[in-house]
Amino acid sequence: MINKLVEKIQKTNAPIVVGLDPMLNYIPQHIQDKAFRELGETLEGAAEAIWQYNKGIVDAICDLVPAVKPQIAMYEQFGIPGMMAYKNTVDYCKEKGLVVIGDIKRGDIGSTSAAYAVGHLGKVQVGSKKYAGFDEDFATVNPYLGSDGVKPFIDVCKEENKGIFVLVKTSNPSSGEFQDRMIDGRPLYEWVGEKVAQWGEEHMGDSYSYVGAVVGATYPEMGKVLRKVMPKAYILVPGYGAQGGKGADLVHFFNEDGLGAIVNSSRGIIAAYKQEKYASFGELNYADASRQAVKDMIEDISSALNNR
Ligand SMILES: O=c1ccn([C@@H]2O[C@H](COP(=O)(O)O)[C@@H](O)[C@H]2O)c(=O)[nH]1
Repeated sequence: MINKLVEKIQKTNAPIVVGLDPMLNYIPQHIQDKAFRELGETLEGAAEAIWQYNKGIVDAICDLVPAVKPQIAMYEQFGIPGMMAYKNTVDYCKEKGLVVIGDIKRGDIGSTSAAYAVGHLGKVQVGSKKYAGFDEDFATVNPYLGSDGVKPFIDVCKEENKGIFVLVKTSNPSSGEFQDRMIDGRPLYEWVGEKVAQWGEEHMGDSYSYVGAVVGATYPEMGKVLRKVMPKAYILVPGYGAQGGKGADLVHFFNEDGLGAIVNSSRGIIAAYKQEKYASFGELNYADASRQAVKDMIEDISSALNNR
């Protein structure tokens, strides 16, 4: 799957992933009204609204980008109907040829991680048959329980040709509270990055590993260091747009070959029509606003990379 991701990035010339993080208050009124008319102001109605909203966005951007990253929390808040909307979204994006990164941030003791890995990336044995669960292409993994929490994911990836992005340095303001703590002269995130590089060397695609890393766009200096620590790891970079990251901050997340990083924007794309810059599209044309926001993001990152 890492090979497919790299190929799609090269083909689209867009190291960009659109985050599908729907919140009801981003969803245009006409979509909410229709869903609530059909299913009532219920969890089912809300889930239908987020699914229709996602579909509009995916149709509008699927030829421009290689990948999407649905954030499972946004769906989970609507209970079982929300999880159905998550699964519909994953399947629809795959049908459209997009690589799907499930932002699930799982990681537990080994046996529990194994179940998460099977549920999201693998197949579960039921009697004589095997069934895929959510079946994303990649998942995000929290490594802070240690190797035995990560290894089951790697094993499933190897078997199923999938991949993971391991949280190394997250984009949020308080990520330094623990992740930047110095241990034997080096910050904890560097130790984790080194471990990701080690796991990666043992689990390679053609040019990059299927064990990638998450490093926030909001910490460009750390991104520069971590790029060197993990030369073969693809870096998933959240924090662009709504969290303040800009193209110019991101050049050092990429390798000299122009590859090695994929930048996420969620709210900045899916709720673009709410920004003054794209307001002229109007609520009805929310998906066209998202398409324009993707084009602007591609331009911002390409020009930063061309000028480095
Ligand atoms: O360090 C991290 C890890 C994950 N995320 C996730 O990415 C998106 C960002 O959304 P924006 O609207 O573009 O800010 C969201 O799903 C986060 O959970 C992150 O931001 N930082």
